[in-house]
Amino acid sequence: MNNTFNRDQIRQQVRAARRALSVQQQMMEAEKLLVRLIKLEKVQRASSIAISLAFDGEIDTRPFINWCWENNKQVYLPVVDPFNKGHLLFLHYTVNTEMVSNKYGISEPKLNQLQICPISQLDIIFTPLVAFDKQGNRIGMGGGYYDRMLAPWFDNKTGPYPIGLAHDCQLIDALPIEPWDVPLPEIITPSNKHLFITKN
Ligand SMILES: Nc1nc2c(c(=O)[nH]1)N(C=O)[C@@H](CNc1ccc(C(=O)N[C@@H](CCC(=O)O)C(=O)O)cc1)CN2
Ligand SMILES: Nc1ncnc2c1ncn2[C@@H]1O[C@H](COP(=O)(O)OP(=O)(O)OP(=O)(O)O)[C@@H](O)[C@H]1O
Repeated sequence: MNNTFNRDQIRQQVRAARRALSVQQQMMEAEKLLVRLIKLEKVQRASSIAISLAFDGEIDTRPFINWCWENNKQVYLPVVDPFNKGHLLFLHYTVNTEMVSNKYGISEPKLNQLQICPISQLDIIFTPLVAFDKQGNRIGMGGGYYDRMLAPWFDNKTGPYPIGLAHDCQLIDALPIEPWDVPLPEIITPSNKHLFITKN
């Protein structure tokens, strides 16, 4: 795939490719991802980790979430903010968390003020994406949620460290980028750790 495709065409093609992975492939990929993630020094040092639950063929984060729970890491999931359009909240996630389906059909913790974690208190934000390129550029589902949330990190490198998670088939040569896109410093796939020098 090359940059003669526009963003929506790339989204469509990559979403179809990841949805085409078999249940067996998804399970193997998730285990390989787990092995990579638990070796990361940033993960070993982290106490609060934001991550999302897979949907639409995304790589399964469940094995890693279970590892986090077993290793005393606090896990937070994104919740689409009903009061602030285009923004996410991060809510504490445990085995006992009551879950609801959001407007996109993604399972998320039921909104509860007491369970909200300020973004500044997270150590790592594992960032979902639809496609990424060899420069660390990413595009997501089209809501701009992660670009908005990561803008302060891009501007002054404050706040949680973002790490992209993806299947290998989500890597494309070059993405057409927009001014608001936040490139990621690191993206982990089952076969690779991609590191990027972020420029701004
Ligand atoms: N697992 C996971 N959770 C996540 C995200 C994600 O990318 N992955 N998000 C990352 O931002 C947020 C949700 N963003 C989303 C944005 C658009 C669509 C979506 O399906 N859009 C439809 C059309 C719009 C509509 O139905 O209103 C589509 O593209 O087909 C889904 C999620 C928060 N939670
Ligand atoms: N920092 C920002 N401030 C305001 N609007 C933004 C910001 N970032 C993105 N947007 C808006 O969000 C919309 C969607 O952006 P885009 O298509 O790049 O989302 P995406 O990268 O696919 O989604 P996500 O970031 O949730 O994974 C665009 O119209 C864009 O103008």
